[in-house]
Parts: sequence; C-alpha cells; structure tokens
Amino acid sequence: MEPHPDAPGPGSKLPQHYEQCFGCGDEVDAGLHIRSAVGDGMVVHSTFTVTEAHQGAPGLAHGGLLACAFDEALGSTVGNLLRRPAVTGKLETDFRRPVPVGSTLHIAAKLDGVAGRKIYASAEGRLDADDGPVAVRARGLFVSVDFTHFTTHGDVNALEKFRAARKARPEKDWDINP
Ligand SMILES: CCCCC/C=C\C/C=C\C/C=C\C/C=C\CCCC(=O)SCCNC(=O)CCNC(=O)[C@H](O)C(C)(C)COP(=O)(O)OP(=O)(O)OC[C@H]1O[C@@H](n2cnc3c(N)ncnc32)[C@H](O)[C@@H]1OP(=O)(O)O
Repeated sequence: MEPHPDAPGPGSKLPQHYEQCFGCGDEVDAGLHIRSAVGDGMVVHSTFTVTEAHQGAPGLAHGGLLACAFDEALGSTVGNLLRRPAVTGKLETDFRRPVPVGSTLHIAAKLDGVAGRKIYASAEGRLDADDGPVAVRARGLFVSVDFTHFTTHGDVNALEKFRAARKARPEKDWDINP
C-alpha cells in the first residue's frame, strides 16, 4: 500500500483538520490538542498531553478520552495518507497502563489495509517518549464516505466555513465540493 500521490511527505507537520474538533482543534479549550506529523511509509505520529481537564480518576486520564485520542490519531492517518473522507465504524482500545495527568502519549498509527470502502488502521501509544512503555493500543475500522455524509448529517453552514478555510490553505487540498 502506498500513500496517495498528493499526501504530505514524511516529516510534514499536519495542521488541525477543523478548529472546533475535540481531538485537534485550537478553539476547544478543554480539547485534546493533538499534534500530528507524517512518518515513514503509512505511519503518522501524534502526541497528546494529558491535562487536568482529561481526568477520570484523580490524576489519571479518562479511558474514553484516551479512546478519543486514538480515534483522532487513526482518523488523521486515514484522512491525510489516503486523502479521502472516512468515518470511524469501529474502534477497539486496549488500556495496558494508567496514563497520568502531565504525561504525553506518543502515538504511532499506521494504515494496515483497504478493502473496498473499509479502511483498517492500528496504533500504539507510549508514555512520554517514542520508545516509552506501551500504555494503550487501538485498532480502527474506518468507512469511506462521500462528502454528502457531512452535508446530510452535519451543520451545513459550519461545513461551508470549514470548506472555505481549507481552500485558503497554501497546500493542495482534497476536492471538498458539497
Ligand atoms: C471528520 C472529517 C470532516 C471532513 C473531512 C475533511 C477533511 C479532513 C482531513 C483529514 C482528516 C483528519 C483527521 C480526522 C480525525 C478524526 C476523525 C474522527 C472520525 C470520527 O470520529 S467520525 C464520527 C463517528 N462515526 C460515525 O459517526 C459513523 C456513523 N456511521 C455511519 O454513518 C454508517 O454506519 C457508515 C457510514 C459507517 C456505514 O454506513 P453505510 O450505509 O454507508 O455503509 P455500510 O453499512 O454498507 O458499510 C460499508 C462497509 O463497512 C462495513 N461496516 C460498517 N460499519 C461497520 C462496523 N461498525 N463494524 C464492521 N464493519 C462495518 C459494512 O459491513 C460494509 O462492509 P462490506 O462492504 O464488506 O459489506
């Protein structure tokens, strides 16, 4: 499997995909503020720093928010390397170690395969370093959708702004044409 010919190359930092996204958006104060960059092959590296806004038990990250971090990291891998819209159909997480407030999860996500509209991806999150202990593993099944998925089910006015903002970016974007 190869990245799309127009996919950003290894080392490229990936911009937030939507400023109000809970996973990566700058406008969501208590969001996860995940940052991602393209790795080699079909890999995207992301980091998520756990703050007090992300707790489940005192001083520890909430499992659902960790799952959210992996949804974002895997979704970013699918969207940026294949350059086609897709939504999460299934997300499985293995929580192997507690993730304390103040720690940074280093997530390496990779595309595993494509079968028709189904896209398989998996990821590992390590504590505080790319070679730190594994805290979380995840696997996702994404399903390719038309952009009409978002216009039919989402907020059309917000989508129009989203489309205009992406069009204004210097890099070549997908053809987002509702
Ligand atoms: C969010 C992006 C906005 C716009 C994008 C633009 C730019 C973005 C750029 C880069 C992206 C960067 C980052 C993205 C980061 C994060 C992304 C977060 C993503 C999400 O967080 S997104 C929200 C949660 N997500 C949903 O809100 C989905 C709700 N859901 C549905 O909308 C439908 O359910 C749908 C469309 C999934 C399928 O519906 P459908 O009718 O179109 O198709 P159908 O059911 O036939 O499924 C087709 C084939 O997938 C298999 N399949 C489906 N689901 C399965 C499952 N769960 N398990 C096993 N197999 C499954 C079937 O078995 C069949 O397989 P087969 O072909 O072999 O028969």
